[in-house]
Amino acid sequence: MLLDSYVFNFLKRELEHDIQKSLLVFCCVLFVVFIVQSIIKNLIEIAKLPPGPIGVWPFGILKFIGHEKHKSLMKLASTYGPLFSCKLGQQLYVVISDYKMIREIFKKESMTGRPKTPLYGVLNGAGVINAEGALWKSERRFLHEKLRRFGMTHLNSKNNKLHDIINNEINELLTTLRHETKKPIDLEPHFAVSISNVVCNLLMSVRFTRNDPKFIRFNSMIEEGMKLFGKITSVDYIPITQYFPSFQTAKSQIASNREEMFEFYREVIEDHRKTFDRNNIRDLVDFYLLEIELAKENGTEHELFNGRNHDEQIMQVMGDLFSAGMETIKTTLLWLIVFMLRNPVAKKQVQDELDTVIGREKMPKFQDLQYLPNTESTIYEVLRISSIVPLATTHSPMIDEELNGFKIPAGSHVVPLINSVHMDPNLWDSPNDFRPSRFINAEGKVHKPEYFIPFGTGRRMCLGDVLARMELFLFFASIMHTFDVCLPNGAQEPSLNGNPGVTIHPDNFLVYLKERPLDVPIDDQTPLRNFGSY
Ligand code: HEM
Repeated sequence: MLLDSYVFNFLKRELEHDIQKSLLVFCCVLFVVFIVQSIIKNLIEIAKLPPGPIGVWPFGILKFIGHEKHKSLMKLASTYGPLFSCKLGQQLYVVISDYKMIREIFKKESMTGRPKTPLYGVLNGAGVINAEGALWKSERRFLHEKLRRFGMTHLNSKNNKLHDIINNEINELLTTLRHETKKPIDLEPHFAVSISNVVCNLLMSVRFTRNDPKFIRFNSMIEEGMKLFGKITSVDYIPITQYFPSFQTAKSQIASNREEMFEFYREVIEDHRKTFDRNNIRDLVDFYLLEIELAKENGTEHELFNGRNHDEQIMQVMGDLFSAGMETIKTTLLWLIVFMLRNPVAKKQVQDELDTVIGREKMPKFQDLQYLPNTESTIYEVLRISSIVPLATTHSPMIDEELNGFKIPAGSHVVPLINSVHMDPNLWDSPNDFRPSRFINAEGKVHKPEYFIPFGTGRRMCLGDVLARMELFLFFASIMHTFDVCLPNGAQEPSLNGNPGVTIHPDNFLVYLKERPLDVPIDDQTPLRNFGSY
């Protein structure tokens, strides 16, 4: 009996042990099958992607990218070709440096999506730069149409508001600079206030003086904001960093700066409401207020801006246009000066052309541009060689896309590598040489090849390209016509090093301005409304 129960227990234990063992083996096999299956699935998915460097999990190729992302991606393009993919941390990037492929993919509706980055989270898809879908479409159409009404058009416009705004700011700038000819100066703060005033006037009919504390605070917040956005980008690469205290601090700093800027915009919108007259539209804010009134009258108020809070949307658009329209123009003007200092022959060609075509008794007007191929081509050559926005804005396909037989998965980050297109020796003869004449054809006319894409291409290309062309021409030509911009005695040529930030910015440098005697009275200025003078 005792033996029986011993044998029984022994067999039972053995059986249980066997079952446990088999269960364990079964689980292990299941686990291995699952792993193998997902590896195969991943390999199949990876095989569909454009080729590219492998990287090390979880950092991908982050270590290789470093500070100058545009240059590192260009190096990779020379190894992996004009369409490659790579992982920056956990995020899949698809990088395109062939202009035909860039044009092909960016004309697709599905490519108008924005990556769901931390920045996207903070801005909540409002405004225009970060908006998508129906909101983006209606805002882009609205802004295009309204800016054209102010004269932002290639053609001669009946409305000269934009020209007047730019010319007034140029007059102010030249007047200030005429008092700065005794010693070397830094042009950057002068350009910053003039360019900011163009955008601020267009948006909200206000302008700042250079020492206005509001302007100084405004600029420092934008500068700080750009640095903070840079910091929180790491979350996009390595999601776990979102739980790090430094991320939380940066995020709350962005939110509080944004709130402070919105406070300023709110004040402006309220002032506009008090003085609004639909028969006298002064600026973009007025156009928005009219849009809201019309929607109220039509009973479509709740549909406006895709149901978003009206003031929040207007404020974000103001922030978008200010940040997109100020830094880009200021930086390009600085590069133009750098290249003029380094290329006295090109500078003389521009000045001689201005003297011959415009004459010493007049200042350049936008209508003169068509007769100034040297000046125009110099601006294009600087836009090409300095590619100040080398990675454009990142796009993200809303559905899986295909390019050249490769898969571009929904949600991936797609980057058009503008600097690579602009420095491609197969497209440009000696691309490292500064040579404005490459934009002038045999008939002596300016010709822009289709692979010249400083403003991007496709559905989301720059919204302010016409404004940029006007501002760059008028500011550059007026400065060249009024001053000889020289290197201070004993100073070295400014460096061609570009510092990556929102744009590729030149190193700081000083210039010495020699007045070129002009027989021009400073134009009578239309009254300018400084901030706070409502
Ligand atoms: C030298 C001057 C400028 C350059 C080189 C430049 C370049 C660019 C580039 C490369 C893009 C991205 C295009 C893409 O991702 O496909 C862009 C977008 C944009 N730019 Fe500019 N830009 C300049 C001036 C301006 C100005 C003056 C404004 C307006 C005030 C402006 C407003 C915008 C806006 C709103 C977008 C986003 C468009 C969208 O998301 O649909 N830009 N710009």
